[in-house]
Amino acid sequence: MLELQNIDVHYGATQVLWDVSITVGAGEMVAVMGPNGSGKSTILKAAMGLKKASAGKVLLDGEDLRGKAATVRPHRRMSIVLERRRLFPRMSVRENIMLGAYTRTGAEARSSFDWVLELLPEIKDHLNATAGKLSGGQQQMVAIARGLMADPKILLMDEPFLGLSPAMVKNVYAIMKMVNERGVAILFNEQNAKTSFAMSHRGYLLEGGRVALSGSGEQMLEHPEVKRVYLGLREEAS
Ligand SMILES: Nc1ncnc2c1ncn2[C@@H]1O[C@H](COP(=O)(O)OP(=O)(O)OP(=O)(O)O)[C@@H](O)[C@H]1O
Repeated sequence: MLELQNIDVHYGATQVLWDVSITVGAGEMVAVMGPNGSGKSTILKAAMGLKKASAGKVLLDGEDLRGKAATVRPHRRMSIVLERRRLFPRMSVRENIMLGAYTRTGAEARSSFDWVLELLPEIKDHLNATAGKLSGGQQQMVAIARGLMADPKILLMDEPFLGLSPAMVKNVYAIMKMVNERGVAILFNEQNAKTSFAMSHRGYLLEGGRVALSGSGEQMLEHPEVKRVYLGLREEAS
């Protein structure tokens, strides 16, 4: 469904991604894991059109969106939950959520809103609250709700666990799983190898702007390099 093919990305004269290829199939949960500054967020930005790739293709169901504006994506049922939530803090929770529905007609938006509240019933109690007053975890839920209003078939999530308490990480993890089980593909990035790969169908390890490894979530967790460098485990002496 989503295929990044051999993309390069530059910020000014500085290249930060080299020949990156990433695939997300329909209904898949896919993780991009890597250390600080390895280019994880840039991959999601290039997929969403928030940063234009300087080479390669960004294919969504075969259509190359590389040169197209980010605002086109929600019309193709792709949306993004940005890093650090990026809510409008002075607007209400309801208003923030409805911003995600700009591609939909009134009736479609109402039906998405009902769906979102069914998936995330905790939000119901806070609809009229000012978004900036919510906890980090609650804000993440609102940001996910906003992303779901486009009725996406693929949801991109930039560091969904950043800055959350362990209890909220569990909660957001459960929400991602539930959304994915409803048929929405998810591409997310995360620095923790265990969290990333344990919850994903497939994963990619990014190092220095290049894909260093890829495989099923299980294969990634079992890979000696991932174990040694990212999980701090030593191979058993034989
Ligand atoms: N707007 C920008 N202008 C210039 N360089 C940038 C910009 N955004 C990111 N970079 C650089 O691009 C590289 C990749 O950054 P990116 O944010 O994609 O990495 P990341 O793996 O998501 O890191 P983190 O986990 O710290 O968010 C880094 O060297 C970063 O300094």
